[in-house]
Amino acid sequence: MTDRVVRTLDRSEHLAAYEVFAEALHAPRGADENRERIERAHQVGRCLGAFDGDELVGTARSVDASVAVPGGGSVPASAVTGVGVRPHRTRRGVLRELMNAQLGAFRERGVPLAGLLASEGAIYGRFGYGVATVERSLRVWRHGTRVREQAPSGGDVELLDMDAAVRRVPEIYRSLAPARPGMLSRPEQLWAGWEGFYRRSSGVARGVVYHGRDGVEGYAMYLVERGRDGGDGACVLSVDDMLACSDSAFAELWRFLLGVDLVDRVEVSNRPLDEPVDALLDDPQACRTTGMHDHLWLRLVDVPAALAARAYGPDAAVVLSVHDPVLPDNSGTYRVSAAGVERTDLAAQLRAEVDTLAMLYLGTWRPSALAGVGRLEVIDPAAVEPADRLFAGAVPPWCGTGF
Ligand SMILES: CC(=O)SCCNC(=O)CCNC(=O)[C@H](O)C(C)(C)COP(=O)(O)OP(=O)(O)OC[C@H]1O[C@@H](n2cnc3c(N)ncnc32)[C@H](O)[C@@H]1OP(=O)(O)O
Repeated sequence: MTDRVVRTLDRSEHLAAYEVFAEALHAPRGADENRERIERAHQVGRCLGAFDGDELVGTARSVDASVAVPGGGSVPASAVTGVGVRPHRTRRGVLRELMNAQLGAFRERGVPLAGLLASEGAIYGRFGYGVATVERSLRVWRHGTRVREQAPSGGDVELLDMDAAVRRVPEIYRSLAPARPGMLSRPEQLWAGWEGFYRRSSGVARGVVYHGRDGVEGYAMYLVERGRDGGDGACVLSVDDMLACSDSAFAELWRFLLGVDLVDRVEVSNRPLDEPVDALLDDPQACRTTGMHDHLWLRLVDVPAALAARAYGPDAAVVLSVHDPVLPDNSGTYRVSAAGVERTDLAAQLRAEVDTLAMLYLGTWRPSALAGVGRLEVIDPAAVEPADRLFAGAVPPWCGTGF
């Protein structure tokens, strides 16, 4: 037993929470000079603090958002961020208390899903989070390659400075109707964090917007810096946020990125696994995958509601037993089919911990693959192939939002 208390912080305590988070991440504290933006990034009523006596020792916050799921729907989801415990107060259960309180609050508010980006992969599985999207980082050496002539062309690009990007990009993102499973809505608090990321960067950030036949069809945010990583002195154009909603937008944004003078290479992070950048170029070898990373981790807070919110492949049904040690109401047996999801007394064919269910949820991982590594327990082998068909999505899930 400890005499620690976890409670919701009020607005006047948000800067102190930010300081704890910055300290935990070894980032400069600097709350004062960024006060206005930090305040905008915190949603009132969604920031938790853990106190040891009077000392704020840990924090976790969230933002009300939604996630696109297979079938075209979108499900309310709490975007969890700002998780940190002061370095001299770690490994004594502070995070566990914060996570338990936060998940309890999500449950009370009836939020079916929670999502986060994990700083380290070994932390969040125990709280029921699983890797729900895997994304690709890539590098294109600019000299000696270009977008193939046969790729779609036309339209025009418009350049934005940072102030214009702050005014325009949020509305563009909203209007392009994020629909790929895993894509997150971006409430104003996430845009405040997005702005902070670019304003704090050492390079100059700019946006490029693509105007096609039907209006705005895509954008990219980019920074140009010399020797950003690795110290090889190369001039690097890096893209951390890009959305292309048509073939022309994809080709023309890349034509622009590869055409920026003085740049040696273009580095792009967190892209969909099936985005055909290599095939777009006249030299596919100019494009190298530099990483495939977990990005969005999901947590099914309300298992039946979350399962019922997505669509499933046709002509298959499985009986799945779920175990949730943190939110035990979720534990039970569910019959899942394209017709719907219901609790059942039928004998389970497959058994999953709730973090494994999160890995299956958007379709990133096949049930057979997770069974093969011992994450999904197979009671009836005949259920594996139908489960693969049930959970598969039409395209690889992708989030693409940093938060
Ligand atoms: C969504 C985001 O915001 S991601 C950013 C997360 N924050 C950071 O990475 C900042 C630096 N790290 C920290 O602030 C802290 O070390 C935290 C938040 C990761 C962990 O906080 P703590 O209070 O030390 O965790 P706590 O003591 O409650 O540990 C709970 C469990 O997680 C485990 N755990 C905690 N940190 C880690 C870690 N980094 N790696 C692996 N396991 C961990 C503990 O061993 C414990 O395991 P148990 O289930 O076997 O008991």
